[in-house]
Amino acid sequence: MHKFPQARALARSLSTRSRGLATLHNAPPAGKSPTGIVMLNMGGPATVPETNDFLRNLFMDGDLIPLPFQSLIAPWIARRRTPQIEQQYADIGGGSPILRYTRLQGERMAALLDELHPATAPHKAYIAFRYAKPLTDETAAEMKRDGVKRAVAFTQYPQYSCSTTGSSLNELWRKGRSGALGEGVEWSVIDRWGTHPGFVEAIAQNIERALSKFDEATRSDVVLMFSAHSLPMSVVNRGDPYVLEVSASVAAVMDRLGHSNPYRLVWQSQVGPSAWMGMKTGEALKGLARLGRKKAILVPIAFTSDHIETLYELDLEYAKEARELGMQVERSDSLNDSPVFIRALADLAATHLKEYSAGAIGSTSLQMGLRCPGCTNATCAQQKTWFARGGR
Ligand SMILES: C=CC1=C(C)c2cc3[nH]c(cc4nc(cc5[nH]c(cc1n2)c(C)c5CCC(=O)O)C(CCC(=O)O)=C4C)c(C)c3C=C
Ligand code: FES
Ligand SMILES: [Fe+2]
Repeated sequence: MHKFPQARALARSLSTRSRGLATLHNAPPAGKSPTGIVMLNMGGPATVPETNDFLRNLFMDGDLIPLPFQSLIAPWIARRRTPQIEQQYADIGGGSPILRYTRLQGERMAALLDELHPATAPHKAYIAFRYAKPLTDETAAEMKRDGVKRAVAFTQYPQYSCSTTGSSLNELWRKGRSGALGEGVEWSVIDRWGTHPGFVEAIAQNIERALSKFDEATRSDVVLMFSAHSLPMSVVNRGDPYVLEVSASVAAVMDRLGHSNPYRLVWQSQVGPSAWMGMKTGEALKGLARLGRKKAILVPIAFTSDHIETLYELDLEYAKEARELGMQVERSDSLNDSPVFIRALADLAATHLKEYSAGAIGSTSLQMGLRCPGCTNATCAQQKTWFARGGR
């Protein structure tokens, strides 16, 4: 069993140093309102009948899919797509597990955080999904009721894309500036963490578990196929950082594994007729079979819990097709309830809170301050300015 000593050491030093900080920075009194750790993600339909609402919210999001006459066209596209996607959710057990896993991750992270960084305790995890319940409005009302005055927007996408984390931050900015989140809340942002040692360790351990299913004599021939949700080339070509950041995650995981196997990064879930980032995961598997490379592991690298892309696309479609081609294909587990991963979330939040309290970092990262060179979306500019001022 591998540990991630760097993160451990950091966490230990945080818990001791933060006690010092608490005295320096006025430890807040008992009974105070919680520090809100707001977990941002897209969400998914928890039950099959919620699929249409989820798709309508998704196609209504101009930061993800800009459409002419969006409010008219989006419900129509969503309705047309609903039966097929409903069937996929039915096939994976009747809904998306993302809410269940995010709740579990959030609760365990908040408990660890109380130990790692008592100066900002108590911590409470809130969930703000972009396209499914709990939506940002509901979360905002809950935070207001709890009297939250200090909040961290913590993206649950490891790698930054303006179509994912950017869209969630734009939504949070709209609610924040309208006062829906309460007055005088001090905000900061954890915007990306795709090379955090704990995240890398959790992915590496899951790969090692999948590798152990292969015959030991030929194990080093198994091809690791890292698979991430693709992006339209229009998004890549305006300078979106996602492709670079997913690549950095893959490089970090391969370093941690000591380059024990050959690997590729491939892209899945392309939708519609426009050009998307490739090579496509399904085609890559067929290509491996053609080249006589018959053993592979599919590794989800850009999402932290199971969803239709792992449970349906990877497990039911691609892995099945590959087996028909005579391949042995396994999938490494999603992070889901991995304790190593949950500790990494707590470490990320503790480090952020500590460095922010000490004035060592601002409310957003330097990287978040830079808009895509091709960005023409005015909301991105306003959102970045608002968060850079701590949500004021
Ligand atoms: C990091 C992950 C994701 C990126 C980047 C991303 C970009 C992106 N997606 C679409 C269009 C759709 N995505 C859909 C579903 C979906 N997307 C992600 C993740 C990322 N998307 C997930 C995890 C899911 C599925 C949720 C689940 O529970 O499984 C859909 C809906 C499904 C469908 O109709 O096929 C669409 C549409 C675009 C256009 C885009 C970048 C601009
Ligand atoms: S699209 Fe990337 S900053 Fe606006
Ligand atoms: Fe998507």
